[in-house]
Amino acid sequence: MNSNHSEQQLQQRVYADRCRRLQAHLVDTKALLRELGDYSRTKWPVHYPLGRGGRAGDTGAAGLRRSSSMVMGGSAGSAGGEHPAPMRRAMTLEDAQGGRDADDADEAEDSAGLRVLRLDVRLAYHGDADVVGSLEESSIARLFDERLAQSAAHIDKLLARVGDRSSKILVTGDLNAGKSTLVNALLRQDILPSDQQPCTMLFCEVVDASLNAGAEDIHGVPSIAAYSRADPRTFERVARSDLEDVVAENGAGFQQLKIYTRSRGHGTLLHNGSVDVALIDSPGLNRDSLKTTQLFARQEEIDVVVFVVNAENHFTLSGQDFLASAGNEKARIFIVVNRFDAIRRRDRCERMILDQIRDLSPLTYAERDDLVHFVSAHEQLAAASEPFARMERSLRAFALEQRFKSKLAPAQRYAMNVLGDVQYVAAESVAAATRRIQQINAQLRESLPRYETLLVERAAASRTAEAVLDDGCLEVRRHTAAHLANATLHLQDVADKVPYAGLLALWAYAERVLLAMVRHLEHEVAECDRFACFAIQQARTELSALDVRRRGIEGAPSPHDASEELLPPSLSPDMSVELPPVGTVSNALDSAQLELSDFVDLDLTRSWGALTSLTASASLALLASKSVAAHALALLRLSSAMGTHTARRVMVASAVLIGAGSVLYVVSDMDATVRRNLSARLSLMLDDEGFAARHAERLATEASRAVRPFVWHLQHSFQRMVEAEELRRADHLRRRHAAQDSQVYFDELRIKAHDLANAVRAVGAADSTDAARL
Ligand SMILES: Nc1nc2c(ncn2[C@@H]2O[C@H](COP(=O)(O)OP(=O)(O)OP(=O)(O)O)[C@@H](O)[C@H]2O)c(=O)[nH]1
Repeated sequence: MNSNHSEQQLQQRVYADRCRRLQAHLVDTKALLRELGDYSRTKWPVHYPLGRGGRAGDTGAAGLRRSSSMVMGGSAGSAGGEHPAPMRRAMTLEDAQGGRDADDADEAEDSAGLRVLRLDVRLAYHGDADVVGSLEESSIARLFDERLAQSAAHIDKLLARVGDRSSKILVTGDLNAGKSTLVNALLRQDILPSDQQPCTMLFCEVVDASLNAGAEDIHGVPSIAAYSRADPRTFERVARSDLEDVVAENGAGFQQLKIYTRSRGHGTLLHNGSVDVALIDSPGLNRDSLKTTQLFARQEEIDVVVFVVNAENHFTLSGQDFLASAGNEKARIFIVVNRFDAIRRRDRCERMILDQIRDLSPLTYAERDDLVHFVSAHEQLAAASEPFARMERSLRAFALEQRFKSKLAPAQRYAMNVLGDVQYVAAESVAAATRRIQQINAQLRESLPRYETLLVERAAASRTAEAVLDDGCLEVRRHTAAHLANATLHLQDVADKVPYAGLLALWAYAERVLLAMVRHLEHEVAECDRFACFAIQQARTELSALDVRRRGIEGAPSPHDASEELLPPSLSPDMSVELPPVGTVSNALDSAQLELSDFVDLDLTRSWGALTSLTASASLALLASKSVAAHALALLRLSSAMGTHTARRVMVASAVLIGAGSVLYVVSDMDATVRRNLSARLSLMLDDEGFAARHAERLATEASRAVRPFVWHLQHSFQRMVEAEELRRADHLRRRHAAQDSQVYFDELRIKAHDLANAVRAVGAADSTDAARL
């Protein structure tokens, strides 16, 4: 007895230690899922293996088939025992048939598809993997993120369950199988009503009165979720005398009865000294669908299912259904075949029922000596029987000593599954990141020559364009300067072509000469403008050719591309060049007026002045004239040789002759004088005002103004191409950096998940190890 007690204590400590370790690992697993979700959401979307669906060990189509069938058959939360689902059941049966425990099953499933974090993409799935694969990566990442959150929430539930020190035993089975009688027998008291007709209408949870401060009491609970023993508003007290009616009628519509009772006798299941046990009697199956649904809904908080079979009926259809679905959650079911006292051919009955169990719950069948019992609860109430005592011991062992299997294993299995999935998606994400890095490297390598060519082309085109502009402007400047300088120099040629109509029309003649020269200069300026237009046109054509060449460079935006800057109409090379009006060709010409000096030479002017001032003395006038000074001197010398009187007469005659000749000469040469003087004067004026240089400057500036936008456009377009390429390269580099980060992150995550999975697995290690550690 003592050794039994100390062994039980040791097992309790082992169990407590396992609970603690598993709780810590569950917390770590949850943190890992959160971290993965955060990373996937904010940094790099996790790579969900849609294309193949299988684990790393799977190959091609087989992996896809397996994954697809899982996707089609199971719901998102079905794996890992979260909710019952066909796929999960299939796996459980498979595990059981192989006689393996949960850990072995996990090992065997390492090559299967995702188990817990599988996405339900049925809406998008039409039997074609490509359709699934075409789902946007971000949508998948979002779905996956939701799946991670669901999984974390489920871990919270598991944590609560593992941390719950109580053990809940649900007693269920067909109508009238003797469930209530069995619970009474286990409690050693006739507390629950039993009847030949179906009488249990609601769940009756029987717990030790120590959980109600030692007071025996019955609470009718309208809402299980809201129930609190300490809050009278959440329940209705039921008198013991009314219990039978309430259980049979449930007129108040309670969801549950909570029955606090003091144990009668020693060593009852409820009062075992270590764990709080709750025995839950339930309405018989197939009473109505609502009750059945409630039953299923409650499975998650149930640690042990005791299924009561009426030995006279064997398994009914609803019993079979229940067992099949309960097997999803509880791999092993504790089966009590009751009313065995009423059976005549017991061995045959036993064989037939065991055969049914083998098909319905292979794991239970495998441990049938401990899990399947043929008893008579009715007889037990009257007097203790050995089969019942054996059943009770087994149940206690199952509920208390093997709590790991009933309570911790599902949590452990879930954690193993989810960590396996994390390793899988992490490995897939590492592979995807590696592929992405290689892809980006290839893109960078591939685009480098294009980028370098672009830089060279840009520099060359810019140089050429500047040269075209400079050369064009220089040519315009040079041509204009030379052309107008020449025109200025040869103004007299223009004047010479103006017909002379005689002395009487001399003034009008001079006016026409002046006008002709002005018109000529205007014409020459216009000529220079035309040349400038031609030079501009030529430069534009050359620049347009450079732009055409630019568009031909690989990677240049197409003309329809939004990023390609359209050539404004003003920059069309086909547009005729128009320079702004010249305005004033020359200020000097505009203000030019005929002057007296235009009609006479400067030298004659002086003679003419002398002649008019000295009317009495032609010789003096002649003497005063510089041009005839030499003649005057000669005459003086001659006069000294001749007599004074003779000389004076000769001199006067000479003076008259010279004066008359001079006047004649001046008059007859007046048109030439006008042409000469006028052209010379204009030429001088034009030189003074920098006529040629000013127009050369004007036209060079106009040419620059007309051509420069083409150069800018070309340079700007090149710059945009270079910038676009640089942006592409920078983007590649940024994405490569992110991929490298994620490669490292997911690899570390994989290792972390692997280590954690090993630690979770170690929680299920042999008891001897635990015992040695403790
Ligand atoms: N012969 C025999 N009769 C039993 C045994 N156990 C229960 N009964 C009888 O079977 C009838 C039904 O028993 P209950 O305990 O009410 O059965 P139940 O499964 O709780 O019934 P519901 O909750 O109404 O579905 C009662 O008349 C019991 O006396 C048994 O071991 N042998």
